Amino acid sequence: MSTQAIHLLSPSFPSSRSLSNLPASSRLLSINPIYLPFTLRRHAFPLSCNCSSSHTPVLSSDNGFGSKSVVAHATASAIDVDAVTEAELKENGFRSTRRTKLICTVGPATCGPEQLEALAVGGMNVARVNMCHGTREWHRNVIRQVRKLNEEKGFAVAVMMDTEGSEIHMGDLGGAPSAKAEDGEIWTFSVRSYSPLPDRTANVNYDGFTEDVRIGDELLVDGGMARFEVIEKVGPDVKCRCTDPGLLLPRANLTYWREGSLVRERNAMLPTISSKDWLDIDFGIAEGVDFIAVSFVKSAEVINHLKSYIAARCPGCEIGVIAKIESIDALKNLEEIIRASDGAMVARGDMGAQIPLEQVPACQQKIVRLCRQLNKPVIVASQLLESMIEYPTPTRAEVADVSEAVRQRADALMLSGESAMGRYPDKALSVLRSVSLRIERWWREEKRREALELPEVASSFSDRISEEICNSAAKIANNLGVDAVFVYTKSGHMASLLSRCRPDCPIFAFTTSTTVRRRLNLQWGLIPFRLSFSDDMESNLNRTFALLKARGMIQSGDLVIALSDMLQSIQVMNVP
Ligand SMILES: Nc1ncnc2c1ncn2[C@@H]1O[C@H](COP(=O)(O)OP(=O)(O)OP(=O)(O)O)[C@@H](O)[C@H]1O
Ligand SMILES: CC(=O)C(=O)O
Repeated sequence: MSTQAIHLLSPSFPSSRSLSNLPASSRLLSINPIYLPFTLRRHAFPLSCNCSSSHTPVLSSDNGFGSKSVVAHATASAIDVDAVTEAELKENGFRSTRRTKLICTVGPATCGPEQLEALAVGGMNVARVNMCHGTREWHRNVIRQVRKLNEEKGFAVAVMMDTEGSEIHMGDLGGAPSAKAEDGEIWTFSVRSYSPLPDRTANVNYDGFTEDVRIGDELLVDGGMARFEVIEKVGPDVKCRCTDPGLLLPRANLTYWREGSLVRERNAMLPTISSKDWLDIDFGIAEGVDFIAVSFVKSAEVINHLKSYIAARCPGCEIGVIAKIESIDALKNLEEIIRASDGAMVARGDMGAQIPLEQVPACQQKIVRLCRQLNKPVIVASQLLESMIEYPTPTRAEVADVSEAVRQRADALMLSGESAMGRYPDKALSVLRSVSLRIERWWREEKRREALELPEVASSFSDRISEEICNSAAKIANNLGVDAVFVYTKSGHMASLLSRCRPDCPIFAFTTSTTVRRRLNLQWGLIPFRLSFSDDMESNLNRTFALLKARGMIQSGDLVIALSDMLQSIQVMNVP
């Protein structure tokens, strides 16, 4: 194996040297990276092999390494594929080098084993279950099926449980999948829980609804998918005239506006996490979900509270807490909320019911940028391909919206109704996949890199070293046009720091933990694998090379960078 350059930083370095020297060494690497083998320090990866002679870096193809056009120079001895066991190959199954991650909400259209497998094969990185809908038993079944798929087929699909939150919503529509409200029709919204439901009637889950609303208020269903004007209150019933026709879905949320402003008093009074949510959270912890997404977060306090609760309830559990940004309060306290969370979701559905629609795109951009700066994964959600609930092809505007989220370099895109109850869940996922790949490739071909300042996020000196290593590695990777970065990380932190830099090449992240592997699967550009590390780094490198070669994801002659958070090291080399 050829060691072209090694650059090592470790906490044992004198502090004045280690960080100040890093940029200089990086420059040295890029002066003559190929023909200037040198070693700054050599105990990180004690390797010795012949240099392969040359390398022609090119950009990866859109569907990853399978068809990449790197000129390979397979002169060194072949790697022993037997070094990777069958079990490891199986455990680390299907991969794609798509950088943007995809989340599918699982619902009646996708809850069966074949349908879930089709989504996993189609590129689902995270399965979302929404506790607004269905029973815990139903969700348990879905979560266990996803786990089974991971175990049996080698996927690393993470599970995200979304809490219902204290929102006002309609009840089920008496078993009907949807109902159409037409212009001028009179509908009854009632707290009486009618069963069976009379025609043009919807139950409302909040007892104070009839007292709260006033005649003349505007009632928005699902953030404005249909609008009504309140015309009369009769006991538990509120009579409304439809002013904007639309489709009503079971348990759609309700907001009411008075004189052009959202009526928010009720939201301010209620706890973000309701008593039902706490029971759902206990359920999620017991089922070992990877993420809990908290609806209607108003401040960092609730996130900190939930994190302490999880830590007390399940010491050592690694459940990421995702803040859903969908209210005016969340937008006001954005930075403190994101800092406290393990990630954020731009929940455009409810956000669009709380602020004027034309402000949603600017909020999205702001949240995506801030999350990246603070090194928190960010999800763009809702109505990405809404028309595909009913039709097999998206609108041009939807494709443009997806493209924009990919161009903003959000970590993940989320399907809601498209995958939960739409007629074309697989097609919708395939549109997300192909649009993401196309825009990512275009971005690389154009060598576009946004000038986004990445502030220091480290909380200790050791973390700062990791951060500097990752920043430098991404820069070296782009400057040299390397084919991949390999990162060996126990906690996943270094992989995540590298993902924040959004380098051009794929990042293969190796971790010892299946939980960390699934969590990394939410983050931009990371292709996570589980591997039992040995102390012998050369053997780790060889095994990972073999693993990826056997899957056609790298080949001899590829120029790669390897990072390790155990040794805080960085190395540039050719794959033998
Ligand atoms: N587990 C489920 N069981 C039945 N229907 C579901 C389920 N999950 C989702 N759906 C259907 O898919 C639609 C879209 O799903 P989604 O998760 O976006 O719900 P939502 O009601 O809009 O809530 P949120 O505001 O939290 O996104 C829902 O309105 C519902 O009709
Ligand atoms: C996903 C979600 O909850 C929203 O967009 O409102």
